[in-house]
Amino acid sequence: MMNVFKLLSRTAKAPQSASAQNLPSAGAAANPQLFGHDELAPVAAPEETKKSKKRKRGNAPVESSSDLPADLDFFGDKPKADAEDDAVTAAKKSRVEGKTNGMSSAHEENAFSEAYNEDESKRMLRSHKLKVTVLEDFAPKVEEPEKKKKKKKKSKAKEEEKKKEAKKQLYPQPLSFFGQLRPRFSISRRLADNLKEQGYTVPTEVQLGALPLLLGKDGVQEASGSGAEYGGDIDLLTVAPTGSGKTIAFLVPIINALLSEKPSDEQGSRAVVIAPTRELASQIVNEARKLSQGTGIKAALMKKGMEVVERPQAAEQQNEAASPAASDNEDDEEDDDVSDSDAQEETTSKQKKAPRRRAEKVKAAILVATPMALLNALKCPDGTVAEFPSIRHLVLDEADVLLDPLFRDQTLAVWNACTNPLLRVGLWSATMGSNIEALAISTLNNRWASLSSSTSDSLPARPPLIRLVVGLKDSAIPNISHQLTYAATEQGKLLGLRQLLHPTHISTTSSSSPTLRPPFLVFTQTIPRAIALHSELLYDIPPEAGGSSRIAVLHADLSASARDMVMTRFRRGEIWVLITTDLLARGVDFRGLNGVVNYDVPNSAAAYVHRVGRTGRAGRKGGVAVTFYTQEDIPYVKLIANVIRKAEALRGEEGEVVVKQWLLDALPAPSKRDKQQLKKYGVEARRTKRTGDAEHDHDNDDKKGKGKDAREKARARISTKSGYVRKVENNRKAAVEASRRRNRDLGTGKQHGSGGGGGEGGGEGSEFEGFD
Ligand SMILES: Nc1ncnc2c1ncn2[C@@H]1O[C@H](COP(=O)(O)OP(=O)(O)OP(=O)(O)O)[C@@H](O)[C@H]1O
Repeated sequence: MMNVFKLLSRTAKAPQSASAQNLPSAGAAANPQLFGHDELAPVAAPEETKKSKKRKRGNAPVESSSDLPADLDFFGDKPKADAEDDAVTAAKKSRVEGKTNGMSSAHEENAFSEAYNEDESKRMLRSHKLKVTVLEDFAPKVEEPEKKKKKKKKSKAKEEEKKKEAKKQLYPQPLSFFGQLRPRFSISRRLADNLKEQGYTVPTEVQLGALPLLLGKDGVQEASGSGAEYGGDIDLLTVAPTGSGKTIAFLVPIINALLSEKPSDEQGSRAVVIAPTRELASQIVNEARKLSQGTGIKAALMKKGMEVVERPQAAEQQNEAASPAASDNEDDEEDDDVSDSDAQEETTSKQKKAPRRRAEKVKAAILVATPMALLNALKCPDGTVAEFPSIRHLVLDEADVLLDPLFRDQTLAVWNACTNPLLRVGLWSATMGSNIEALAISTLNNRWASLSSSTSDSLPARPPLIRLVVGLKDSAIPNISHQLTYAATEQGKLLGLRQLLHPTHISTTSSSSPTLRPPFLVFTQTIPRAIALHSELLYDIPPEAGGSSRIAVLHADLSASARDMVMTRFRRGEIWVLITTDLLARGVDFRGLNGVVNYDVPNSAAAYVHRVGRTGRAGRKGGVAVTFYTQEDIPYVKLIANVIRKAEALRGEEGEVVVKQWLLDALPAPSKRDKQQLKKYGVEARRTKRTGDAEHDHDNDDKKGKGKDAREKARARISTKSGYVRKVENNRKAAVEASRRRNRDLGTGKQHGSGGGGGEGGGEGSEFEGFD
C-alpha cells in the first residue's frame, strides 16, 4: 500500500513549502496580493513606475536600503530623488507604515492623489493580472446609414471577430493604497478610518481594480478608456481568486453610496447581499458592521420572521414566527453569535403559543440573506412575490452557484423583485461559467423590458455591464501546495487521512510532502459520509491534546444554533479538525486555516477551486490542499489535475511543477455527460438517495428530508470495522478519555467546562506537535 501511495501521489509545492514559521495560521498575512510582486512594486507610485519601465519580467529585484520587511518595502528600489519627491515618498511610506503624524497635509494629499498615465495604468493592471472588459454596453446605438449597412455583409467569421473587437477594454487607474480612497473618491472619513483600523493598507488585486470602477468619477485626470466616463454607474461581474478580498471590494462602494443617499425614515433596506449559506451571510454581516461602524449605516442578517416589505396581514400569518424580537437586529453590534440565535429560537417557540403580532419592517440599510430566506419574506399569500423597490444595490456573492439550477429560480425571483430602475447589480465569484454571463445579460434585458412596459415615464439611462477578471478564470490560488493522492480504495483513504493526523508518520514516509497541520477542514461528498467519518475519527485525538472535542462535524442537517456553535469554536481554535460538506466550500473565511483535505473528490473543477481556497487567504503562504482519489474517481481526476496545472502556470517559474504532462495525458478525459452527472450527484459509489448532497448541501429548504435506507447507510460507512465493533470500542475510548480528564482536572485543580478542550495550544498560531 505504501508503495502505491508514493508512486501515484503527486504534490505541487508552493514556492515556499509549509513550515512552522510559514503557515497560514502563523500570524499576520504578508502582502495580500497574489500577483505582480516581482515585476513592479505592488504599490509603485507613479514616478517610481516611470523609472522602472525598462525593468523586465523576472529581473532580480533591486537591493533594498530600507529596513522594512521585504513584503512591505515598496519603495526599496527608489533611486535618488529630489527633495520634493523624497517628501512625497516619505509620506507614502509613512502611510504604509500607518504613521501620518507630523506629515504635512499637502504632502499627504500629493502622496495619494497623483494620477497614473494611461501607460502606467495598463502596466500595473497587466502585472497584477487584471482585465476589465465592457461585456455589454446597453446605451442606445446610433443607427448606421442604410447604404453602409449593406456593404458590411461579410462572412460569419468576420462578424464574430468584430463582435470580439467590440468588447471594449478598460484601464481604470489602479488604487495603490487605501489611503488614496479619500483624496481620489471623497469617500466618508469614517469609512476610510474603519478600513485603516482593521489594518488594511495595500489593496488586493480585485480591490485595486474594482474600487476605482465602482466608486465613480476620479478626482484625478483619467485617460480615455479608463471607465471614468461611466462615473461608477455600472453593473459589475467580477471573477477573482478565493480569499482575495472581494467582500471589501463590494461593501466599501455600497456603504459609501448609502451614505451619500438621503433615505426617508420609512425606506427600510437599500442594499441586499445574497449568499448561498447562512454561514457566509453571517460572515458578510460582520464585515459590513466592522466597515460601517460609526457611520449610521446598519447591517442585518435575514432571519425567519423578519419583515422586509409591507405585506398583506395574511402573508404575515403564514410566517412561522412574526416576532418583533426576531424582526430586526440592527442595533445588535455584536457578532451573530450562538447565544443570540439560541435566544431567538427560544423566543420563536414561545411565540408560537402567543398570539402573533405584526413584525416590524427591517430598518437596516444593508440586508444580507440566503435567497430562500429573502424570497420567503417577499412571498404573498396568493403566491406572488412582493416588490422590493427600496433596493438600490444588489450583490450576488458566489453568483455562479446562486444562478446554478439549484438556486436559480429563487435568486432570479429576488432580483426581479428589486424593481427600482436605478438598481445596480454586482455578481462576484472565484469561478464563473460563460453561461452565467449570458444569464446575467438576459436577466438585465428582461428586467428592463418589464420595467419599460410597466411605466409610461422615461427610464433612466441603462448602465453598462462590465467584467473584471483577476488572474486566470476558474483557477485555484497559486500560493498553496496541492497534493493529489491515490488511495486506491475507501479504506486507503481512511489510512491516508490517519497519516495526515499523525504527522510524524508522514515525515518518515514521504518527506517531500509538506506537512498538514491543524486546524484544517475535511470535505466529504455527502452529509451521511461526513457524520460517519466524524464518528470514525472521534477518538483519534488523544485526551492529552483535547480528545474528541478537537474534532467536529458541520452540515446543513444540524440546527442553526448547533452550526453557529461549531463555527464559533472552530474560529476560536478549539476545534482543530472540522469535517464538513460543500456547505463550507464557498466564501467562508477562516484566516488561520492551514489546510484542506478533499476526503472525497469534489464534484467539479469549480468545487475544487472553492474548497481549497479556504486556505491561503489574503495571500498567505504555506497552506496545503490534499485530495484523495480511489479507483472509482479516476474518470474525474483530470478535472482536478487541470485546475492544479493552471495554478502552477499562474505561479510562473517559482515552485515545483508536479502535475506533469504525462500524468495529464494518462488520465482519461471525462465526457460532458460524466461531468454533468458528477456535478449533480457526485461520484456514484458514494451517492445517497438525497441527490446531490455534496455540491448542494447549501441552505435550500427544498431539499430537506431525512430518510435513510440500509443501502445509503452502507454507502456512507467509512470504517474498516462493523458498526457494532466500533460502537463498543468508542464507548470504551470515551470512558478512558473521561477518566483521564477527571484525573488531570483533579491534578491541576481545574474544573472542566462543557465545551471542553479550549486553550490547550489550540489557538491560532500556537504550536501543534501532532496528535501523537
Ligand atoms: N487589502 C487587504 N489586506 C489584507 N487583508 C485583506 C485585504 N482585503 C481582504 N483581506 C482579508 O482577506 C480575507 C479574505 O477576504 P474575503 O473573504 O473577502 O475573500 P473572497 O475574495 O470573498 O474569497 P472567497 O472567494 O473565498 O469568498 C479576509 O480575512 C479579509 O479580512
